[in-house]
Amino acid sequence: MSTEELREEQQFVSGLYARLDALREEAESAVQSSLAQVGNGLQARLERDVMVAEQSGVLAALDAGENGLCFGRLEFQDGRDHHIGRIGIRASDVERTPLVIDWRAEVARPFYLATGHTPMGLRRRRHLTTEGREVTALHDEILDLTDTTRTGHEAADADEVLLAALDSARTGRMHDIVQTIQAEQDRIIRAPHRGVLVVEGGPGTGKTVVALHRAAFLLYAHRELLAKRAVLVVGPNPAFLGYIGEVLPALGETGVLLATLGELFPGVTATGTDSAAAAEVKGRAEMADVLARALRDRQQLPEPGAPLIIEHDDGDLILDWEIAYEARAAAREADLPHNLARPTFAFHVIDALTRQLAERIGHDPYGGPNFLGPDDIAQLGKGVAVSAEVHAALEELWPTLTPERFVTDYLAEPVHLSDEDAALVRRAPGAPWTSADVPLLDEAAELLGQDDSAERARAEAERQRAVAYAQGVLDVSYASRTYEFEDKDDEDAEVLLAHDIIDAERMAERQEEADHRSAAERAAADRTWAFGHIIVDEAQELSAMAWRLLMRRCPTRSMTLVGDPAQTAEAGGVGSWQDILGPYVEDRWEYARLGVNYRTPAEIMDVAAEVPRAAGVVGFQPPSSVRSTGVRPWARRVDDLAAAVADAVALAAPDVGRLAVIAPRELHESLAGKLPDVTPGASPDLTRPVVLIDPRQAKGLEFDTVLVVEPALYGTSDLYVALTRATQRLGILYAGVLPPALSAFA
Ligand SMILES: Nc1ncnc2c1ncn2[C@@H]1O[C@H](COP(=O)(O)OP(=O)(O)OP(=O)(O)O)[C@@H](O)[C@H]1O
Repeated sequence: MSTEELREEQQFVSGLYARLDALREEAESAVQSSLAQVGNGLQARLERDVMVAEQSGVLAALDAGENGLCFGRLEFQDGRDHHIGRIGIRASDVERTPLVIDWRAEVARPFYLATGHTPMGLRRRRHLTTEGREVTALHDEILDLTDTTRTGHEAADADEVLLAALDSARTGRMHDIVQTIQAEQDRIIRAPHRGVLVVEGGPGTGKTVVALHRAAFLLYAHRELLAKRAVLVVGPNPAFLGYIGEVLPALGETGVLLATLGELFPGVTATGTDSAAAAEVKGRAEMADVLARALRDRQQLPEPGAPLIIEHDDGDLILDWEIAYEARAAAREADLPHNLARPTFAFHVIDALTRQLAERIGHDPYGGPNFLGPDDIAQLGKGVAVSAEVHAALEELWPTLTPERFVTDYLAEPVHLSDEDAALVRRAPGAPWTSADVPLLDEAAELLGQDDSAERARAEAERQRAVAYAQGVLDVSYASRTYEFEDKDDEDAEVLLAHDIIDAERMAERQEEADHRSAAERAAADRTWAFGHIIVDEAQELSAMAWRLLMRRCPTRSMTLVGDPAQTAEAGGVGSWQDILGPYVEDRWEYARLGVNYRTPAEIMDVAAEVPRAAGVVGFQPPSSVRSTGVRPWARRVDDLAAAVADAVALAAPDVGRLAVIAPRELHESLAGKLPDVTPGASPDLTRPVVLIDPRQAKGLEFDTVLVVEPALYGTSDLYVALTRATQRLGILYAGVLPPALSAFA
């Protein structure tokens, strides 16, 4: 092994870290001095906020570069030589020479794609392994087969770096894979397709991690747009979001909102749970129509012959079926959401009641024309319009509704459903919201509409004011430019003025951004926010109603959907991708498949694959495991389940890494009593050495060792999920029977 090569790389990497430190210091002091700037004027605040926001972003990216700053090197046949890293860094020289290239840059692609067969111009590819700031190993691959020079670091097995990553102990948090992205994954991460991309693959094929890297890539390639519009990542449960939460920050990416479906209606926290059958009914596509019909039911008429009698200072008003019918027809004709159509309804009713009053008061008993002139009638109309009694009547016939109130009322009395379905979803007012309610609330919000015209007018006036001010700032900056620049008369002057690079609108926008929260925070609080890109993990689980919600959040339909139909647990999950996507994008979506399992060793995958196979899951194709450990899974029948689990945990609990006991919820209490330090519940702490979770919570997660308890109590997909969570060892403990698919163990 050539220590000289290692020494040289160490020298280079040390220099790189020195540059990183210097850049960090610069950014930090820029933030500090901007924050320290005083001055209350709008201009001072504007400049300070823009500066702080920019430098804070730079700082976050630089911080993210600390771990594994540089992990690769590409030597091209034409003599080009680039180091590849987590972020791009330039030297401080005048040319600002690139020292290390961001892994997402086009020039870095051969690092992931080149093979001996297609070297993409490469002579040699080097993997640098680092611990902290120290280079500990090099692995070289010679891609130009005619090249006979050797470094002494040529790997006997080119997959050594990958296998080392896969074998490493788990921490309870997902890590990025920039150092070992595989070619099939790279193609998905950088797919040029801007619309809907569906990524399918079995357990452990990297769907989640690839989707997150795609988000990072898109944020890099389309930063202008995406950083402003934010990226939404939807995951199945809070534990999963906690598990993946560090991947994007580790890649220097902010501007991403991680949420479960239950969190996507601002102001509502879904803490309740539905039965599987109730969730299935709530998720059906027909619920959109059912809610629309239920809302029309709320637009009522008095019974014919039984008008509403409204007390009024100038005499009782009679609001009968005809008046209400005409008003309702006019309001419905406007084809506006319910709350926005209400003024039309109110206008027609008030108009009719005013005419009624005028006819009565100004009536000429001798048959002559009405005594009242237009001014008198207008005066009467005003009286009617401000009458609290009239408003109460309008509210009775065409109530102003919030989504919460409408859905609460609906679920208390579910109409337009079969008796059986209605019984499933019926719920007393005041019961907590569930995840399956969130798409109903969103649908209701669409049907109801929100009268935000006053709010919008205010916002527009504010924007105009900010644009005008920003223009003023730019004019001042232009007028005060130094003569030196003017004298130069050099169109390509190196130093640009604010005027050259920013216009007033953009500057005002920036101020708006800096003044308020980050795009992700604003998006989280805004139901009508249009995200720049949406990533959906475990996409196979979402109901038709959930898809309606997500599509509303992404009018551009720029989405990455990852899932595995064989892992579908929810009865409401939609069958085929075409069924899901057809209504929104017809057939304009792309499909990619990942076929290699990077998590589960072959020994475990063989056992797990029997489960969908035995259940006859249509189209089931197990992924092929990239490694085998030689350790066979085991199963044991025991009498005292809790004691046996505790013993097995004590025996298997690793010094490093994580162990999960996956057990049906009803067994948690008895098991937790014997497992010290576990925190079961809705949000288990996955960074503990031992974790107790139920099969649903296990979705998307992984552990070094997994103990599956009482597998006969699981449904097919839950069992398949549970059995495919281990990266090293799998044990099964049961007191009852084994499910038929695992009968080989009996
Ligand atoms: N190229 C890679 N290099 C290193 N590790 C990888 C690579 N690809 C995937 N992995 C690892 O494999 C494991 C499984 O990945 P991931 O969780 O994304 O799979 P998945 O397809 O979403 O699985 P599931 O459907 O079972 O939830 C993770 O630990 C991930 O980091």
